[in-house]
Amino acid sequence: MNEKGNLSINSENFLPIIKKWLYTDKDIFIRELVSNACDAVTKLKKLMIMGEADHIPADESFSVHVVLNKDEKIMQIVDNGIGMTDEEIKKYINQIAFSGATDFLSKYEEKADGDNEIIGHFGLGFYSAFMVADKVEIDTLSYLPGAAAAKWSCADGIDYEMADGTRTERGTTITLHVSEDGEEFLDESKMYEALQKYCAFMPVPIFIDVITNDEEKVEPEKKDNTIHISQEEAATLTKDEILAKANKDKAEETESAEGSEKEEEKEEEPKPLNDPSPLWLKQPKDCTDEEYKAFYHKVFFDLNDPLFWIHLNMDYPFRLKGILYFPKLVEQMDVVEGQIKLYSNQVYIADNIKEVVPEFLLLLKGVLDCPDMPLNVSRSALQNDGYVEKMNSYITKKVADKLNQLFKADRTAYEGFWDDIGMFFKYGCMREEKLYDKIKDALLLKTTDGVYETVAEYLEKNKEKHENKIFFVTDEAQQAQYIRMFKEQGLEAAILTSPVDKPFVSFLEYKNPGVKVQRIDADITDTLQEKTEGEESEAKKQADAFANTQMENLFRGVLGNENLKVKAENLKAQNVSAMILLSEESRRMMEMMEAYGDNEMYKAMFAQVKPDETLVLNKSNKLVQFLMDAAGKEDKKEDCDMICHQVYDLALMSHRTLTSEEMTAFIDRSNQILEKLAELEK
Ligand SMILES: Nc1ncnc2c1ncn2[C@@H]1O[C@H](COP(=O)(O)OP(=O)(O)OP(=O)(O)O)[C@@H](O)[C@H]1O
Repeated sequence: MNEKGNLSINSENFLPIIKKWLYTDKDIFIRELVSNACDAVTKLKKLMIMGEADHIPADESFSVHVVLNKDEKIMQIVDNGIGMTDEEIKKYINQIAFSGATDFLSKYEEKADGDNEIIGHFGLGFYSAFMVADKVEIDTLSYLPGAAAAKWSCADGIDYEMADGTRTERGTTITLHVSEDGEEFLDESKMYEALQKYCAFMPVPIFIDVITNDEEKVEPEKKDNTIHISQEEAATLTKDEILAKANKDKAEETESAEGSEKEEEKEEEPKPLNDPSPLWLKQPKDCTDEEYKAFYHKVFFDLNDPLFWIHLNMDYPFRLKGILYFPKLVEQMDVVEGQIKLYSNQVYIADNIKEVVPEFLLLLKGVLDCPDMPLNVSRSALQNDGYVEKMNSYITKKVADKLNQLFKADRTAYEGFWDDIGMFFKYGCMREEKLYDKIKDALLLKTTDGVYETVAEYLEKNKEKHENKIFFVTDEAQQAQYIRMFKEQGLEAAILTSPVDKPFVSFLEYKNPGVKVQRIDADITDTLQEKTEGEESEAKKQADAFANTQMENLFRGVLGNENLKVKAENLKAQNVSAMILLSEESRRMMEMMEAYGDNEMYKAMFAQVKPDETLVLNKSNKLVQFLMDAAGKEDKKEDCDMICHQVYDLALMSHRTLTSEEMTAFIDRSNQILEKLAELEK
């Protein structure tokens, strides 16, 4: 047979366009050609099962070899799968594969102005070989009894030639005469890397064969699963013979290296570089924790164990298999580093498609195998895709189920990883109220007592002291004084310090009507105040009112702030001189102002808003008692002024960070006070 033809492609620029367009993802040709080879094996196995290839022995071993010959600049992808007849080449390569390429071209023309997203995800199939080769040949022998080997070659992606083939074994050899663009892939390491990226879980054992006659050229870091053979052997031996020889070589190597090793170790076979039966394909009940962890370490190069994992295994109404891992967060920065590897029938597709998992789960690491997912589409189309939406809600449901199950089964372990996952679930609940409904009973608050409680538990525990109120802290160091006062009186506050917690506070209120959630310095609870027994006398009330006015005038005058609100109270904690309270509403308003501070419209809107702050002075404290006594006395004025400033700054420090001017004044004043003290000691 000898035939020439023209692929009647409607653009003369076919090759330049393919090369240019796919430039960033050049290594994708490996995925295409190796997955074609694996498909060829899978198809043949199916025929064997169906009894349509009975002449093939049931124990036949199948493999795919990627052969690298740097000297000759040749790369081959060799399989012992179904093969093709010359008619099939005409149909699948000259027509169908070609129409895929034509399709690609028309899409390219439509999208020429920019959507780069589809570059890597458009299955260009067989023709992607031309990204790295000037000339491509197919030498193939169909599995059909009596079939004749057929050969196809094409030097420019447009004109092809067909002739009788030379293959004597069933299967297909794709030979690439590698162009300058593809030379890097003749390197064993580079090829290994590309195969690990795209083919690590393809369903047929994959090997790299490196052909060289020059021993010195063998790369020093040769991989365990690479087979090294000579030009001569490559020309004369079949793939099975090459594998058998590799087995023998390996056995001899082991023997000479380790002396009298056990018999079975001598028979160790070269391992394929891929894992043809990845863990996610097994039934969850058949997988051990060790296997899950080992898989995680291997695939995500993370030395830490994952916190927990979810094995997805769904066949209906859509097919989705995979394992999602919750990693341990070493740094808060890790937050953005989730990684979901997407596969379609074990063929790697991408690992950066954020649309496939719900947004709040982007911290996850995992593998998803979704054979039904439309991958040859742009990302924007993916966002509106019904399948992706279904997948998202399925994953959300599974994650919620797992969370509830862990919460119920082992509360201590669950609390142990709440710090790592809490933030994401809070965020998730705010994004998707359906998720909140599912997991609300498993959401925890970590409190200043170092315990973890659900909202219901917190409210129940504290209902005697402050009914329907949740107190929280946003900065444990800054609010340490309030926390200490709380603790001394047996009160606890939730620790809500992450950025997600700001909106979460309002969300909690919205979801728990009747419950007030307020920062620890928003109000003084009754528990913190010294109560007077029985009815207060009129005289006491008047004395209190006088003390209040007296202190307010004093502080307003000294601090030069006519609007300052001052209140004198009897707090149980005697060592606290003063504190600043900012009502919860006012604080939230201030936060909003801060967040929108750059927006001119908001700036104008908030211009008149002043924080509703109150300086609470503690009448049980000695300094405050001194001030009450000394106020208005001329000879005490200097000391009074200094103490007022200092007391105010101390209260301010527990409330917010001092500005640089405030801090400088505070330090100067502190030094003056110490100097005064030193004077007294003289
Ligand atoms: N190694 C092979 N053995 C047998 N048939 C093959 C081989 N490689 C390619 N083919 C045939 O050529 C066809 C076209 O291959 P091509 O890679 O272009 O498209 P595809 O694999 O069908 O789809 P995709 O565009 O997703 O890759 C295949 O469907 C298959 O029938």
